[in-house]
Amino acid sequence: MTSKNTGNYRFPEGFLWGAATAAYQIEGSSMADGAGASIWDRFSHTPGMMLNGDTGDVACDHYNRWREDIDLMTRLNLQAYRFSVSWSRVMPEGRGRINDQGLAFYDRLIDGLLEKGIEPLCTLYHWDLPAALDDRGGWLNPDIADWFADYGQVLFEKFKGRVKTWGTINEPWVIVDGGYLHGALAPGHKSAFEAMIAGHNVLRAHGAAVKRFREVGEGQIGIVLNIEPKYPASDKPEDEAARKRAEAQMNRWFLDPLMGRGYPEELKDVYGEAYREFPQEDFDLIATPTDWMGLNWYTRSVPENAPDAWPVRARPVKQIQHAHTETGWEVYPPALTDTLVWLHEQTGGKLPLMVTENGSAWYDPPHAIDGRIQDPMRVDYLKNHLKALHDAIGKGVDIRGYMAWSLLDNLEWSLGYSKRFGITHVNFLTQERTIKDSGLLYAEVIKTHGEVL
Ligand SMILES: CO[C@H](O)c1c[n+]2c([nH]1)[C@H](O)[C@@H](O)[C@H](O)[C@H]2CO
Repeated sequence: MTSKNTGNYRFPEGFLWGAATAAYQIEGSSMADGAGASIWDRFSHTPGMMLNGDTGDVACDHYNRWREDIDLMTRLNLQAYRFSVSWSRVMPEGRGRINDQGLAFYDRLIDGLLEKGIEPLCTLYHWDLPAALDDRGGWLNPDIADWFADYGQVLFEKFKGRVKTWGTINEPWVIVDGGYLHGALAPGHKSAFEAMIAGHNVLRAHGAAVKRFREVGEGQIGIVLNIEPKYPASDKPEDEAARKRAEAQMNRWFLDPLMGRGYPEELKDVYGEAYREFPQEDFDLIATPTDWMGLNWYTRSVPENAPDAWPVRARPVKQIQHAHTETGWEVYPPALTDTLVWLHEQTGGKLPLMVTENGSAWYDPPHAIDGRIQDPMRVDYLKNHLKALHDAIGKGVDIRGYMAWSLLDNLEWSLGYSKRFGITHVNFLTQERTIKDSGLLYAEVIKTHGEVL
């Protein structure tokens, strides 16, 4: 029984409560109705790339079940829904031709959300690059900045007045570190030289889209970054140097240029001969002012010096004193407070922030038992991270909302369906949805503005 506290976790009026997903992880039917292939269609159908050979061909069948899922959102009391658009559903070749049927899916979805009083938060890009653009070099081709701005313009104009809050790119760091440096994610490249170039073009594309939005769009636009705070493993100088390299490579590589500071100095040490300079006009474009910033936050890490750990030469020390999720991430809520305070400082306190993803993967059964999914670990994670978020607000950080990751159990990229992050359970044999105990708690948090915590 959750005792009603003195409301000391009541969130500010107007705080926006929602949940998040991404196109390739939930939609399925990725080639339906004239859609073009994405790099994830290719990657997931490449033998050996996906755990258990899982693909996004069906996923949560959201492409067909979107009405049912909007009803689910209303049962969860959601005020907002963060989703991404599949670029190749809308523009099969990534540029030029528009696929009206693909655009119509998002048109119906957005109208359905608005009819239920749920605010649509639209992410232009959540990792599923059109395969046809990858054939032209993808993020390695500097022309992609214009391709991306042209794609953004299609959505800005189509959904003007209905979508008020836009995200350009979800997590530049994961796109580049996963897709171009280590190769664990699509398109599966492994090159520090490519990583520097791809990272720069991702940032340029963001800037070009923001500029285009200022010309044709309406509302607020920002970018979504993953930040994983790095805590010192010891007071040894070599461990602090490792911590700084890890912080620069994950948390500041993209943040600093967006804030007009250029790349962090430590990147030269991390990438060595692969590091390169770029013209100032690029950095001016990258730092085009935005209206808000999204933070995707899951955990912290405690890196120690590790000369063999290419290219950052740092390795996390497992914090065995705390619980770890199914993805091996330490549960340490105070680090969320620290990150929000740090980000507030790094952005000069001028950019409203939103926690655009936060959640945890735990074992859940493949189907509901007596109509219920009990997920006490996820309930605990949710409660304690919302309290940590509230602590950050109490420290003066301007946080406008929280989007739980995720609305649904879904395709966890190359880990397939093995990791369940949903506050709603999906039986992938029947597509039956069951709101988990964590979802029931979240609905109550929203209803009580946090006082139930
Ligand atoms: C490395 O953690 C990142 O912040 C991160 C975690 N996650 C993400 N980014 C992605 O935005 C989602 O698509 C993932 O499903 C989700 C769960 O893994």
